[in-house]
Amino acid sequence: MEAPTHSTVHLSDWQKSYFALTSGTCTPAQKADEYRAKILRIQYAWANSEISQVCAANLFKKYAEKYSAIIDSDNIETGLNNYAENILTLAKCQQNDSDKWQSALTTDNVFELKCVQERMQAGKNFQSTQMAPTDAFVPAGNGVSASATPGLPRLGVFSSAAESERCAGSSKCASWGPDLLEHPSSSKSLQSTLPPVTKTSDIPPASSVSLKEQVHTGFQVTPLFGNKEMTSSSSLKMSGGCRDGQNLSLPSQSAVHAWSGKRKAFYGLADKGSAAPSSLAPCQPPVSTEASSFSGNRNGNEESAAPGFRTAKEQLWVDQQKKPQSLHQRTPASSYGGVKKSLGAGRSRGPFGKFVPPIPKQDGSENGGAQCKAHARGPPDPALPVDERLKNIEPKMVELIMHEIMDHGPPVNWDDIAGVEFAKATIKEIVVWPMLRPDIFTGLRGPPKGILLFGPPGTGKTLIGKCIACQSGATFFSISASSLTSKWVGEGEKMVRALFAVARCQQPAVIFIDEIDSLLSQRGDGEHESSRRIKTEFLVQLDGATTSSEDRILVVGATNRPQEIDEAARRRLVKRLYIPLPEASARKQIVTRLMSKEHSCLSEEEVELIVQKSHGFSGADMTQLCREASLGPIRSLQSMDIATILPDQVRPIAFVDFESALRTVRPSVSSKDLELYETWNQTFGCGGLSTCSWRRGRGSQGCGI
Ligand SMILES: Nc1ncnc2c1ncn2[C@@H]1O[C@H](COP(=O)(O)OP(=O)(O)OP(=O)(O)O)[C@@H](O)[C@H]1O
Repeated sequence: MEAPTHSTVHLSDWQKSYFALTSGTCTPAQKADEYRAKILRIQYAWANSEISQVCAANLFKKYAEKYSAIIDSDNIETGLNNYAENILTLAKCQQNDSDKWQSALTTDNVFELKCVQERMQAGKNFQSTQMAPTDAFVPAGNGVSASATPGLPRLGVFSSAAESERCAGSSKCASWGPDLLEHPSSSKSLQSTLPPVTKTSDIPPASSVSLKEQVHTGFQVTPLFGNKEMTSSSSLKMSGGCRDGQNLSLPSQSAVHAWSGKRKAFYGLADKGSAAPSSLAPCQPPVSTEASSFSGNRNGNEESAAPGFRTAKEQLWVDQQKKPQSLHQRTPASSYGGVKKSLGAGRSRGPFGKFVPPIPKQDGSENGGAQCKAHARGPPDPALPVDERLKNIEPKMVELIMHEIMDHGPPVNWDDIAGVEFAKATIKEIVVWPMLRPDIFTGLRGPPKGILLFGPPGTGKTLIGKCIACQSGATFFSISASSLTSKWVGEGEKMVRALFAVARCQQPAVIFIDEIDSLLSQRGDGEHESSRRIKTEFLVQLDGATTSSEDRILVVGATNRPQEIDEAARRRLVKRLYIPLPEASARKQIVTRLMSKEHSCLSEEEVELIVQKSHGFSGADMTQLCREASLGPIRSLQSMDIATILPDQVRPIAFVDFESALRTVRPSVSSKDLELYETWNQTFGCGGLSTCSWRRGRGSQGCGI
C-alpha cells in the first residue's frame, strides 16, 4: 500500500475539519464560508493531482448533498442564502441551474458596500504604485513567488503575516491567489491555511468578510468549473485574471493547462457520479443578471486581476452611475473596430442637436471620421448598464449579435477597394458624409436608410459594406440572410428584431446583410411561414429605421441575384448600386497591391500582360490568381527539402508563375450572368458602370473605362 503522502494528510485534516463543522458548534454563516472553501479545496486538490479522480468523486459525492442542502435551503434560519448576505445576494443574481436563487442585488448597492469602497480606495493606492495588476503576485526565480506587492491590499483571508508568507512560499499558491485557493501541498497543511473557524465568529454574522473581499476584489473566488452552463451561485470564484492563467503571472502555464484539462474531465466525472450538484458550480461575476447575460463569461472576469484594482471600464461604470447624463454624450470613435460603446450610449443624442464632430483621423485616410481600431473592440462589458431598448430582447441573442454578428475585423479603407469608383463616390456622398455630419445632411439631404449593392460574386460588396462602417465611424453588423432563415430556425424574426435593437443601441450602425435576396425574395405560394415572418419583421424594422429620423442605422443589402428581391423590399433599398467586375485598372491595382507585399520581380509590362489575360476576372478571382502564382516559387523548389530551406532560397514570384496560375484559375462569372446584372441595372440600378461599358472596354482589350 502506498505511504500516505503530504496531500493525504491534508485530506484527513480536511475531513476532520468538515466533521467539526457539522458538529453543531459553528454558526451557519461560518459553515457557509467553510463549505465554500472546502469545495474549492477538493477541486483544487484534484486539479493539482493531490488527489485522484476517484477520491475527488467520492469526496464530492459525500459532501455535495450536505453542501447543497445548506446552500440551496429556503429555510430562513439555516439556509446559506441568509448569511453573508451581500456576497450571497450578489452570487444569487447570476443565472444558474438552481431556480431557488433569487437576485436581491442591485448594481448600486454593490458599490455602496463598505468593503467595496475600501477596496476601491486600496485599488487607487495600488494603481498609484504604477504596478500592473498582473504583478500582484510575481513569481520569483526557482518557483518561489514574491510576496504581495507593497501597497497591494491584503486580503482579509490572510489571518497573519505568517500565513501570507506561507502562501508566498508556494508559487502555485501565488498563482491561485489567496489562501482559499492555496495549494494543498504548500509547506503548511491545508487546514493551517484555512481561516480558522473560530476566527469567523469575530466577524459580524452576516458579513462574511473574507468572502466579500474576495468577490469584490480581483481575487474573487475561482471559477473552477468555469463553464457557463454550470454557473451557479454557491461556490466562489477567482477573477478572470486567474482564469485560464491569462492575467495573473502564473509560475507554470502547463499547470494551468493541466488544470483546464482536468476541469473538463471533472464535468464528466461530476455528471457521472452526480457528485457535484449544480449548486456547487461557481458563480458568475458580480454583475446584474441582465448585464451578465451580455458577457457570456468572456470579458467580465478579465478586468480585475489584482485586489482592489479597478479598470477604466469599471471606473466608467461608476461614473455613469453617478452621472447618468454622461450616457448622452456621443462616443465618437468608430465602432467598427473602434472604441467600445456601451449599449445605448450615444442613443439619446438628438439627430443634429448636440453634434460632436468626429475625432480627427489618425491613419491618414480620407475622411475625418472615426477610427478603425478593429482590435480594440471587445465583447460587451457586463459591468455596463443595459439599454432600455434591449429589455425585451433575449440576452442570449444580444450576446450572439455582439459576439458573432458585430464585426470586429480589421479596418478597410476606400483604397483597399480597387475600381468601383462610381459606387464609392456615391456611397461617400449619400452615406458616409451624412453619417459623419448629420447636422449638415438634414431634410432632403438626409441619408437613405437602406442601400443595395448588387453584382457578380467576389466584386467587393462586403468590402464596401465594411468600408462604409469603418469610414463613417459606425458599428458594423454583418449577417448572411441565409443564416437568418436556416441557422435560427423559428427564431429568425426574433433575431432580426434583436439585431435592429442592438444596432439602435450602437448607433451609428451599418447592418450588412449578405445574400439579402434569400431574406427578401418575392412572396410566393410556396413560401415558408417562417421565412415570411422574418421578411415581414425585417421590413417592419427597416421602416422603423426609416421613419425615425433620430436613428442612424443604415441597412446595406448585398446580392448576386437582385432580380429575386421582392418589390416592397426593393423600394425600401432606395439606392441600388451595381458593383461590376473590376476594370483593367482595378485588376492592375489588385495585382500590384498584393505583389507589393510579396517577394516578386514583375515588371510593369508583365503586370499589364497579367491584367490583359485576366479579363473577366472578379476581384476575388484576381486575389485567387495571385495566391496561386505565389505558390510557383515553392513548387519550383522540387529537389530541395521544404523543411530545411531558408526563406532567402525561395525565388521571387515571376511572370511565369502567373502564366501557370492562369491555366488553373478561371473567371467565376459567366457572361450570361453579366447580362442579367446589366438588364437589372438598367431597370432598377442607380447609375454607374454598366456591363455595356464593360463590354465596350472588353472590345478594346484595355477595359480602362
Ligand atoms: N474591388 C476589389 N478590390 C480589392 N479586392 C477585392 C475587390 N473585390 C473583391 N476583392 C477580393 O475578393 C474578396 C472577396 O470580396 P467580397 O467578399 O467583398 O466580395 P462580394 O462581392 O461580397 O462577394 P459575394 O457576393 O460572393 O459575397 C475580398 O476579400 C478581396 O480580397
